[in-house]
Amino acid sequence: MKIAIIGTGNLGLAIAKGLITNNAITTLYMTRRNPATIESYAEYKNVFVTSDNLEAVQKSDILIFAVQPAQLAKILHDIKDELTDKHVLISTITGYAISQIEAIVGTDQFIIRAMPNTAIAVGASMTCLASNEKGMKRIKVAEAIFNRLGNSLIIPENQMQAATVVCASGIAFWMRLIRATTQAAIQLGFDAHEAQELAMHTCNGASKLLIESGNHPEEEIDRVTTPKGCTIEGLNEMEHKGLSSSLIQGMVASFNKINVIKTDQK
Ligand SMILES: NC(=O)C1=CN([C@@H]2O[C@H](COP(=O)(O)OP(=O)(O)OC[C@H]3O[C@@H](n4cnc5c(N)ncnc54)[C@H](O)[C@@H]3O)[C@@H](O)[C@H]2O)C=CC1
Ligand SMILES: O=C(O)[C@@H]1CCC=N1
Repeated sequence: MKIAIIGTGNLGLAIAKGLITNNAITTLYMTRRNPATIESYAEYKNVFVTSDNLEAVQKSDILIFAVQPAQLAKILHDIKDELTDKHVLISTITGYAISQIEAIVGTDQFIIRAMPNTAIAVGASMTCLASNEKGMKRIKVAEAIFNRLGNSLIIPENQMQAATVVCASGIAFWMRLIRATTQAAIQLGFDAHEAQELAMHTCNGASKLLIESGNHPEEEIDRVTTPKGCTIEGLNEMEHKGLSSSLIQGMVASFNKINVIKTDQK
């Protein structure tokens, strides 16, 4: 596949790493305003680093846009005359509706919104996908790319805002939980390195248990909470201090912030 990443910042670079390490490209164009910082990627075979979005569009079929929301409109205006029927436009931009993209490039384009997360760098992104009517004909192509780099789910576009919080921001939320459990492990006597190993692999195990069993988390919790034991003591104390409630409220705050981001684009 001939892929271009338009805007290779934090997310774009994570996507590039995933594509390169999984041999998922025929050619890969990585664009950025100041490409010097990602110049080293040009050493990979068939990878090209440039600030020239037009060249990247002309030489590629799949265009993955990963610029900040306020930067997308100008880029779409700049490249729209280069778009042909070979192009599939994949936007990862938060809060940027398909209708806004269509308003610039027209409805007669394959347009897909994708919401991956930075775990795409290690082939473990949970990516949600939605498309315009024409884009339905190419959604399998997007699915194939993102399934190679983790898991994907096709959703209606009106769930994209929620998917952004749960999956994309979700990486940061889980990182903070891992950091907090690491800090607790240090306080309980492990050195920092060991503490993080214990926290990361326990988190990995919890997630793997659910993925492989299909069980509800409470079912697995019931297996750990020995009556009158230490686990239920700790869990109840966490809930008294608002663990679930603060997570839910934080995620709702993230969701609401996207409405502000959308307003800023108008
Ligand atoms: N960072 C994340 O984990 C996720 C980000 N997103 C979305 O992805 C987009 C990018 O986010 P980040 O990577 O965090 O931002 P970022 O600021 O790290 O990356 C944006 C990149 O675009 C480049 N850029 C700006 N104007 C350009 C132009 N005219 N031509 C080429 N490149 C240009 C910048 O140089 C920068 O490297 C945002 O819309 C965000 O909502 C979506 C899911 C996850
Ligand atoms: O924080 C943000 O706005 C972007 C979208 C999801 C992850 N990063």
